[in-house]
Amino acid sequence: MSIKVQYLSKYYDKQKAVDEVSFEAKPGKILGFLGPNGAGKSTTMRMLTGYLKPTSGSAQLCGFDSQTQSIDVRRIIGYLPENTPLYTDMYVKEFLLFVANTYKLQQPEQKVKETIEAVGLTAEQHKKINMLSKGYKQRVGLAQAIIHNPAILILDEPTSGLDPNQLTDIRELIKKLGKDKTVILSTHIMQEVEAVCDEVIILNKGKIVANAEITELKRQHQSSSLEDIFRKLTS
Ligand SMILES: Nc1ncnc2c1ncn2[C@@H]1O[C@H](COP(=O)(O)OP(=O)(O)OP(=O)(O)O)[C@@H](O)[C@H]1O
Repeated sequence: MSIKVQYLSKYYDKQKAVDEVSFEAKPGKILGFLGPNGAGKSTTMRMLTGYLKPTSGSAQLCGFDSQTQSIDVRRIIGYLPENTPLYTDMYVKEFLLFVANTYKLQQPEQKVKETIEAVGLTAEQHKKINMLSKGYKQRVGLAQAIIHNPAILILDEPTSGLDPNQLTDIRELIKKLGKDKTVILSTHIMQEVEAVCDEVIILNKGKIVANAEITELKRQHQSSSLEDIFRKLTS
């Protein structure tokens, strides 16, 4: 298992945002993280990546503990946060070279070139990040998440703000990356889950209310509509 989460909880003041969440994820499978607004998806992802300290519980990524070994964890994961904080005054290539150097990658220029091609940023690569459209900024976010070829990818709403053409391209890229990496992505788009994910976890009010392969989930609920299952479990 490359991700093992045990009884992870997070309180914000008195509010329990994540409530004893436990699950595992393995390479070669894309895990969709679903749930209504405020269900705790981003909070869980931030705890996995070591950016947020859990109130209790633990998360291991490729055997590294997210709290006590956060530097090792950051080396082996790629993370696209919900609102990608980018250095908007930098040029696309300059920013990605900065990221490549932060990871001390060999042949950083070559890695930047390959990543720019992989995420479809070639035409925009000479622009400043703050000049880019929302969808292209999202691609820069994805580029910084994959440039170091991480074993684990954690993507918080990776396709938000993309137009239909970009959606198809980025979903294809995520599927390709998911062939040998462990990928967790959150989304509100059920078509995306059907198109990209192998397994889903549905969170509601901080708790896991479903954790299964999509086909198994549909069988359990005797329904072919993920949307109906989602509504049944979360309303
Ligand atoms: N920094 C914070 N301080 C206080 N409360 C927070 C903070 N971050 C999140 N919360 C609360 O924790 C709960 C879970 O939020 P979270 O962002 O994890 O949900 P989400 O499932 O990602 O939602 P969405 O689908 O809207 O992005 C919400 O009630 C939210 O208001």
